[in-house]
Amino acid sequence: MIKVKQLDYSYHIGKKGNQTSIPVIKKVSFEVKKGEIVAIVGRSGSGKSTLLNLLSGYISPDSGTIEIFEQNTDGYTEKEWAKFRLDHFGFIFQSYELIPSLTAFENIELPLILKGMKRGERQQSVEAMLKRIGLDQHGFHYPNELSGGQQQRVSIGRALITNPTIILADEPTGSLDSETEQGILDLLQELNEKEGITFLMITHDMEVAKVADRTLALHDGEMEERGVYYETK
Ligand SMILES: Nc1ncnc2c1ncn2[C@@H]1O[C@H](COP(=O)(O)OP(=O)(O)OP(=O)(O)O)[C@@H](O)[C@H]1O
Repeated sequence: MIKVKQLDYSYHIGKKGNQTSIPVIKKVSFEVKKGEIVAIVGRSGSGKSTLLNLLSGYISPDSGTIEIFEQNTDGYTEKEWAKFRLDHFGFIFQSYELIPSLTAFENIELPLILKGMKRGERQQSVEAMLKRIGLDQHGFHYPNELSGGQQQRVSIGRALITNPTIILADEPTGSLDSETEQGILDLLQELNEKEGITFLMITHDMEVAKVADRTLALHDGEMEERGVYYETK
C-alpha cells in the first residue's frame, strides 16, 4: 500500500548564500501493507513529523521514492496532492484540529462537502458515523462542549467519513489521560480488526505502539535495521 525507498530529506536554514542543511531523514525505507497498523516510534526530534509530512505530500523528498497504491508520487503538483489526500488519506492529530465554530456533526460532514456529496446523503453518512464512534448523542455539541476523548472521536469520525484507504495519525492520544487513551486505542483497534482499516501512526508512546502489528523505530532520521523493531501482536 505504501512503499518508501531510500528517502532523504534535509531542512535548509540561514540566509541565501550562507545556508546550512540539516539532514533529518536519512535513507529511510519501509512498507505498510493493507490492513496493518504500523507505528513509527522515535524520540522528540528524530524526524517523525517530517516523515509524515513527506508521506502526505506537504514537503518533497530530496531523493528516494514514495509509492502509494502503486503510484509513484514523484512530481505530483500541489493540486494533485490535495486531491490524492482527499481521496485516500484520513488524518488524526494530537490536538484534534477541529473547527471550533462547527458542531461535531458539521466537523465530520466537512470532507463530504469538499467531495461534493449531496445534503441528504451527507446527513445519513454523518449520523451513521456518529453511532460508529459512540457519539450519537453529541452531534450538536461544539468542540469546547466535548471532552478531549470525545473531541478525538470526532476527529476520527472526520478522518473515516470519506472511506480513506489509510489513516495517518500523529500522536493520536498525546493529549489524553491514560484511561481515555485506552478508549481511543480500543476504537482504533476495533476499526482495524472489524473493518480492515489501515493505520500508520507516529508516536513516542509505547502504549500506542502496543496496538500496532509492527513498530518501526526512527533514530536521528534513520530507520532501525530491517525496519522491524519488534512484533507486538
Ligand atoms: N522547518 C524546520 N526547519 C528546520 N529544522 C526543522 C524544521 N522542522 C523540524 N526541524 C528539525 O528537524 C528535526 C526533526 O523534527 P521533527 O519535527 O520531524 O521530529 P519529531 O520526531 O516529530 O519530534 P516531536 O516528537 O518532538 O514532534 C529536529 O531536529 C527539528 O529541529
